[in-house]
Amino acid sequence: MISRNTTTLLKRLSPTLRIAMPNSHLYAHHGSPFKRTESTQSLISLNRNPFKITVIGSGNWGTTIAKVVAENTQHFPHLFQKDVNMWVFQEKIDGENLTDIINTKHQNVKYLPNIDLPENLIANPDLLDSIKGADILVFNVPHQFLPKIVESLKGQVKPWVRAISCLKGFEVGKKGVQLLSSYITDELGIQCGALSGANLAPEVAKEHWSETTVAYQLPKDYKGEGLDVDHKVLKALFHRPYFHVNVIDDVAGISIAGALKNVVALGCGFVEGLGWGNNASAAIQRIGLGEIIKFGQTFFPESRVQTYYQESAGVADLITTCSGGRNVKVAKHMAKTKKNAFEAEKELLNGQSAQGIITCKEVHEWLYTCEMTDEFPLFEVVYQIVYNNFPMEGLPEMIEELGPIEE
Ligand SMILES: NC(=O)c1ccc[n+]([C@@H]2O[C@H](COP(=O)([O-])OP(=O)(O)OC[C@H]3O[C@@H](n4cnc5c(N)ncnc54)[C@H](O)[C@@H]3O)[C@@H](O)[C@H]2O)c1
Ligand SMILES: O=P(O)(O)OC[C@H](O)CO
Repeated sequence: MISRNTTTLLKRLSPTLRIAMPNSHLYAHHGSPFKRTESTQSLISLNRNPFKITVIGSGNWGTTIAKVVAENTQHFPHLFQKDVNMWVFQEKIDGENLTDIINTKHQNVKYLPNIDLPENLIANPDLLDSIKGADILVFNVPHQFLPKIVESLKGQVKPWVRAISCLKGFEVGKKGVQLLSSYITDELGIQCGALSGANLAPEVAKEHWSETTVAYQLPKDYKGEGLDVDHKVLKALFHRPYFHVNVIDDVAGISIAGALKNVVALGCGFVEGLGWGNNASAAIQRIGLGEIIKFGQTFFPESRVQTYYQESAGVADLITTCSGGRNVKVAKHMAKTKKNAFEAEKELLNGQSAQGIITCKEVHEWLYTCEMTDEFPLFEVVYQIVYNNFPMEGLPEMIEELGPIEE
């Protein structure tokens, strides 16, 4: 039996689906067949000037998210100022500034080639100039570069500015292991949420459907609906017909999942590169998921276990990363060529970053400090392979030896 609602939906969608399904970008702008919830965007009315957005970062994901945001600022002029600044770490491409290429050709030819960017996305090489007047900062750089960026921004950001971190990683330092959103909050004194999900940038950039999770907690100085950033505003900012956003509160859960899946992906790449096949990869993902949840429960008890399986950030991100992400590619290359992680990253990624390489070290250092490396055998063996030439073939024994995950 098909309900009346389903029949109506099928009637409405069938012409679109028949014509457009093989090439999703064709229907992406004509209403979404994948809508989960009613749109709330048009219901929001602001009692203030539209929000001004700056994206800090212009790599593979940085540029993709900037594209998403710039499309939405065009779409919701009552909510957002149309022009979106994107801070670019300047470099020359065949003698020309990357920013000039982006602003004239409207493509990021190095980090997101062959993808047209909206003309209201403005590349800016000057970090402080790029954030002038911004109400919302979207951080999106490989996380090893964040401390320097944050250092340059210190004292330059007004306390009412809000931020979202799209980074996947941790900050390990004097304060122990920190979420990057908390690090941004602590260093800059601004409220910061996170965006994380099963999101391989090249697929999102081509407007192939995917889901993501945004997590944000209202700050103590929240000014109220229509005056400040909240879940509805964030949904309007990031949701696209091809990029479905669910907004929740669990910043820790989505951030932990996003950071640690990169370490698990290296493990998958090793066993795949050794030619061990799908069963071995599935085993790594199973063990990895257990360690991710245990890490969250141990060090960030405020994170919710449900987030890992209910949200795109979690199991779904683990699956997509372990299927086609950069970390898995780098690790496979290491297994096949016997190159080290940094050589493999350089050879394969043309300036992009496989964040698992740094994250596994940070996680090891933290677990070592806590005398808990044995309790996270997969994370530990990945670290030992990357940094101490531990033989990949010994991975199953090492996991076994260090012991099963406690309940
Ligand atoms: N690419 C993806 O598919 C994807 C998807 C989801 C999340 N992420 C996460 O998003 C974050 C950003 O990743 P990305 O893919 O945009 O970056 P990337 O891996 O493409 O890295 C390249 C970027 O790093 C910049 N860079 C190089 N040296 C720098 C320096 N010294 N200082 C500042 N910037 C410098 C380059 O200019 C370029 O913008 C990472 O945490 C990543 O894990 C990536
Ligand atoms: O290509 P990776 O391995 O950095 O993964 C990209 C995204 O995080 C997948 O969601």
